[in-house]
Amino acid sequence: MKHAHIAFIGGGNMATSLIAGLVADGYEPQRLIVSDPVPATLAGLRGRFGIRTVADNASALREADTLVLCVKPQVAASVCRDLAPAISERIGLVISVMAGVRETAIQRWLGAAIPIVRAMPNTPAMLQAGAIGLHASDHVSAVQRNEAETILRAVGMVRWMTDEDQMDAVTAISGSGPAYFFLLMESLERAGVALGLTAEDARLLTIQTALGAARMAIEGGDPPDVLRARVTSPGGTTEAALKVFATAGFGDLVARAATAARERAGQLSDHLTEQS
Ligand SMILES: NC(=O)C1=CN([C@@H]2O[C@H](COP(=O)(O)OP(=O)(O)OC[C@H]3O[C@@H](n4cnc5c(N)ncnc54)[C@H](OP(=O)(O)O)[C@@H]3O)[C@@H](O)[C@H]2O)C=CC1
Ligand SMILES: O=C(O)[C@@H]1CCC=N1
Repeated sequence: MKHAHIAFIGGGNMATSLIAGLVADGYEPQRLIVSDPVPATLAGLRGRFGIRTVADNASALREADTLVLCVKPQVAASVCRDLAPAISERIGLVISVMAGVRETAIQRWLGAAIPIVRAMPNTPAMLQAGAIGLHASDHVSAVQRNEAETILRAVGMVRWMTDEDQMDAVTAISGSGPAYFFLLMESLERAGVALGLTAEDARLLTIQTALGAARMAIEGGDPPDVLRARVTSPGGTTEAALKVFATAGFGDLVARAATAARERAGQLSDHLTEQS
């Protein structure tokens, strides 16, 4: 299949993750173009992936069929409004990875009745191990949904959401989720050092354990609670540790953290919706 010409607006963490995944999946680098105001960012992307780069956003659109918005939500309105005059019929699809920015707001700022798909990937997309939530606005055709899905599938597993509000929950669970697992790794690593391991041993044992646990959960077919029970010998060491987690309200803490992330996505969305 011939790949689309894709223009990325904003060349930061998320654009880099997506580009890394797409290039690893066989996308021709010459079909990918990035615009970003920072010359060093563009030079880094050119050097690493051999893609094309430009300093101004409108120029990135010249040959593109698909536009991927990868800027921070806070600059979404001004970036889209500046892009509006450069939007032509050639652009068949806009994909936005911006947290908490609603499809109606993007439509309004771009000033064009253009099909929009919201995607919420996460940084493991860099290794083609991303988890991605997708939502399509009403006038996105099956062909355009397929196109968005093909691009995002190149960097991970995709799940379609039926309701745009669910994208805030996706953001809270898998968009921000890698940070939660990294936090647990950092804490476990520190605990290992406090218990007498070398820093290197604590880190390697922790990371390999995270990988092994994730692989068991994905490849084994048993749900996490069954896998956890299998590690937990009655009266044993795991049970002693899990009791501490339970007493401290670990489950509630995780639920509160995820709710805070979802509420922040909602706040961003309310705030941005007010910008005409
Ligand atoms: N990081 C993550 O894990 C995830 C992020 N997202 C979403 O992806 C989007 C990007 O996040 P992330 O990549 O982390 O952020 P970054 O800050 O790493 O990337 C944004 C990039 O856009 C550049 N930029 C700023 N202003 C403009 C402009 N006017 N035109 C073009 N480029 C501009 C920034 O430059 P400068 O640094 O100079 O400001 C920066 O290089 C956000 O909306 C976020 O919600 C979604 C899923 C996961
Ligand atoms: O922290 C953020 O706002 C972005 C969205 C999901 C992950 N990073």
